[in-house]
Amino acid sequence: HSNREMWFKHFFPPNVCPIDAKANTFYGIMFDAGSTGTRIHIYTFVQKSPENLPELEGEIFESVKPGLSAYADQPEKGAESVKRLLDMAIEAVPPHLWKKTPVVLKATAGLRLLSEEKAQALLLEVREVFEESPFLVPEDSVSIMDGSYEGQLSGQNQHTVGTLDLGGASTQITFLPRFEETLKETPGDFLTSFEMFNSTYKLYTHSYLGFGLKAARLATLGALNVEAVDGQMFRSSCLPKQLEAEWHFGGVKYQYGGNKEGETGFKPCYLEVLKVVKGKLHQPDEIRGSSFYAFSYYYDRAVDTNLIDYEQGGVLEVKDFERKAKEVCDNMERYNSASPFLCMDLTYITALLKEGFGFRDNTLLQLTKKVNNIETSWTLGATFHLLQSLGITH
Ligand SMILES: O=c1ccn([C@@H]2O[C@H](COP(=O)(O)OP(=O)(O)O)[C@@H](O)[C@H]2O)c(=O)[nH]1
Ligand SMILES: [Ca+2]
Repeated sequence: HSNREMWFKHFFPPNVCPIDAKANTFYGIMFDAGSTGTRIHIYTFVQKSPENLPELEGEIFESVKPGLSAYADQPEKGAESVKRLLDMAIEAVPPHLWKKTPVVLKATAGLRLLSEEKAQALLLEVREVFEESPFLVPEDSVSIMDGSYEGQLSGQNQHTVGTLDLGGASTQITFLPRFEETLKETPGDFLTSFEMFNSTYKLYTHSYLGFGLKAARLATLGALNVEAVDGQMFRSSCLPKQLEAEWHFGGVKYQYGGNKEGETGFKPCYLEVLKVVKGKLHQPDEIRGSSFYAFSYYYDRAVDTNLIDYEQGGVLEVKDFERKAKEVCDNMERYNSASPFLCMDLTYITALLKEGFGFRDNTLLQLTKKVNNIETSWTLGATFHLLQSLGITH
């Protein structure tokens, strides 16, 4: 719009301005098909002028459980769960914008753990749901994402340089390196370049498949990538002594239990968990003392153990997770009203932070669910990118 067309803008509040309300509002629908659930993000962007970047105006968010991978043998049922969420977008997006609103689903780690054939069958059914909807279905609208896109960066305060995300099947670390040294000693595929304000930046971002919280449970039990699971009993010192139970993950049934006769508690548990993480992750020196945002299961387990408030989030030190892990693991019988995996989860988080990434005991973690009232997720960056690549925004 030329300035001549826009002169009247100043007489209207932004949400009533006819230009703002129509021509400059865009929607984008992004599905996050994670290993434990499927989520829809319906974003609204407003572009105030062609030379400015579009601004995020709002988000509608909804989620369902379980994730698509639980429908490995019933792909139509999986697609149905997506359709129910997509119906929300039909309500939310004004009909005249349906055709201009792209819908995309990106599956994360959970689907990468299924067989190619089962994963593709699921994606095909979802693609059909999209085709039957009134929305814009770009090429490649349904896919399994390369792990590095799940990284996300936040710059709320100057000393917080990166983010940590702990999913069910995979875990991500992302930060903007400050030292040349870090770039030199980092494997090439951990770095991605991006352009902003005519400069090129290098971002450190990596997704470790198999290091999500639920995959780590299986690894600790010795059940990850084991051929015959049928009838086998997996035991751990991280579980209540008398426990014997079943667990379904990625379409497989596992039997697991506590060390009936042997040891239990934080010490033996930490040694077990250590085998899963020690020496397996790249440890960039410069992050040891930096503070990080931490999302997903870091947040959930901190809430479960009253380390932070569910609504408020909070700031923790790495050693707070360790203290809580000791408290829970050394009093397992007292905590058994919650998940039987609480001790293992907290111990894994502690080991992952200290021995995996190499953080110090006093490294600060900012636990957050929302930044500026928007659910923090890789989906926002991905939607932004999508709208730009389709030429819907400038
Ligand atoms: O929008 C989201 C997406 C994920 N999660 C959390 O992320 C964890 C599960 O990760 P996910 O199912 O995405 O597993 P992945 O596929 O990333 O391994 C759980 O703690 C969820 O509560 C969340 O809080 N909000
Ligand atoms: Ca995730």
